[in-house]
Amino acid sequence: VQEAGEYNTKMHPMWQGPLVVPGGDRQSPIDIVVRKSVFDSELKPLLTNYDPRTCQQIWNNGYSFLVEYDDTADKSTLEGGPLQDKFRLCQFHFHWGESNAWGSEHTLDRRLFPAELHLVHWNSNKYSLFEEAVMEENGLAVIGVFLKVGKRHEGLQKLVDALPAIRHKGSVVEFTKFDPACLLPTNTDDYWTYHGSLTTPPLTESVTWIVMKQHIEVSHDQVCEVYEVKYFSHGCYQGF
Ligand SMILES: CC(C)NC[C@H](O)COc1ccc(S(N)(=O)=O)cc1
Ligand SMILES: [Zn+2]
Repeated sequence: VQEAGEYNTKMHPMWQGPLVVPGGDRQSPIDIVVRKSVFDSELKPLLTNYDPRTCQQIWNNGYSFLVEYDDTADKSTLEGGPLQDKFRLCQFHFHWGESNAWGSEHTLDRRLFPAELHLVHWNSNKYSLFEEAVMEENGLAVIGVFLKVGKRHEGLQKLVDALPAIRHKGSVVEFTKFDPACLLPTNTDDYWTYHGSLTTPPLTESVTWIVMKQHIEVSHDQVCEVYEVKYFSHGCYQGF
């Protein structure tokens, strides 16, 4: 999948670190070949239990903007689906392109979407910190949701309105009472799941991916607001 322009892929000169993770045979993202996916009757429905009061802040890390949650207790959790343990939500973020032509990391039969949402959770039955779980097999569970440009997404607007405050890399602003469940598609029973890795450094193969079959829609205006967010600091372009 061509990821030109994405600043956090191996194709880009800003990429620091190994191009291939030693023994990397579970690297994400992947192309999901729908007709080759196999139905698994053992899979349970996904069970998300998010508490909006754990929402803390939104920040621009230079690659994307992240909404971070208080993960010091089992208050916003994910279980069920392919998972045997309880996982704690720590953050969600998006991957956008610079045009609607591309942006998603996973693809469906080679089809790119304008953007992809990742809700990142870590295994709180087995580990006590995200940083610990990120290095371990079965440490993380990430829900991927494809975005398409269409009707306005009411729930997303609160997030879009906060973006001007984090225009430049490194900026952080308080962001509270946001329920990430509003970003999930109406049907969360249909998903593809596979064992993969983080899609950006440290690329560790610790992720159970759960990619939703149903996408969500956001309006063109909402997408333009996202393109306004700059991923370099204070107006000067860095790097290559
Ligand atoms: C090494 C520690 C300190 N920092 C790691 C950093 O948070 C990276 O975390 C992540 C978390 C999620 C993803 S993705 N796109 O696969 O959902 C990628 C990197
Ligand atoms: Zn991601």
